[in-house]
Amino acid sequence: ADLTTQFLELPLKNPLMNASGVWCSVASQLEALAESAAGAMVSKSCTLQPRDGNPEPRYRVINGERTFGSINSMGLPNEGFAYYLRYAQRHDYEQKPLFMSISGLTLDDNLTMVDSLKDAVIPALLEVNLSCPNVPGKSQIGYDFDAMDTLLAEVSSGYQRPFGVKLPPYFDMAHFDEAAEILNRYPLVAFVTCINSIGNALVIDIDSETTLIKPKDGFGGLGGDYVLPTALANVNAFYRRCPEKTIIGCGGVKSGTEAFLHLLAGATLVQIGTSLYEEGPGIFPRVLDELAAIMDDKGYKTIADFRGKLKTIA
Ligand SMILES: C=Cc1c(C(=O)O)[nH]c(=O)[nH]c1=O
Repeated sequence: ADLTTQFLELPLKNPLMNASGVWCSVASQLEALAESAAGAMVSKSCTLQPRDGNPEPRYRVINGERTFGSINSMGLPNEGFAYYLRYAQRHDYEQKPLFMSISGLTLDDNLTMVDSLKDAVIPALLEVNLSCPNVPGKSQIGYDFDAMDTLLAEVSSGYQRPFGVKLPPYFDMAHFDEAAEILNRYPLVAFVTCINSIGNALVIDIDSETTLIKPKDGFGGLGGDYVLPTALANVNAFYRRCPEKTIIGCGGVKSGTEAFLHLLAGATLVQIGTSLYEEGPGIFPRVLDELAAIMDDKGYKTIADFRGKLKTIA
């Protein structure tokens, strides 16, 4: 099977990449992703100034007879915008595309980072995170449609180049419609990444009768197996509603099977979060081999043969 693909006319060796926030917070991790088999990579969502984030424990896997997923309330720890811009200026773009994720605490901070990235004139692709669920006291932009509209208008007029957004999961058809209506009014929004973690879940340990993580009384973003059907729904909902835009799928990918399903649902690229956190960059060749085997079994020679071709029941 041929796993090559394109993203906004850029040729990629394959459709896999990390999810922002996983294995991408410091230079050594970014360099490991650059060296890995991933077709692309994204840096940790950054704020203008460095942040320590929330107290630990703030990330835990949820295990039964196997790992079912993860819960996190990192609280947006990051080295600050200038650090990731410095990495982006030395990244080898011939090796693979680099996405840079920003998640400013204010509209002004987002616009300051956007201006600096524009002035840097580098091929990094901007992913504006509208969906961080873990900054205490900050509700996420993705669930405030007026704030989302304002932010997209300001970033479009400031950046004046194609960019993308990282969306939270939506759970209501009217919300898919409303979010897509806004996105479709901004032609510079070239891609949409669905989904971020399912916000404010609560995982409890029965033996200690205690929450698994410390921040926010144990409420945190859910990832892993638990979120796959919601991730596929969001990928397909925006794939149907935003025909001019490219969809990046994220959520519940741990093998070639889930990567195939995201592509079938309409994703062009597929991000891996929880499973990458647990397995490390060695997951990329494994998932690629599994995806190629599924394509061979089904007789698909290229990703274009099945991408977006999800069938419904007549
Ligand atoms: C950027 C902050 C995020 C975080 C975090 O840093 O807590 N966790 C997530 O699951 N998604 C985010 O978007």
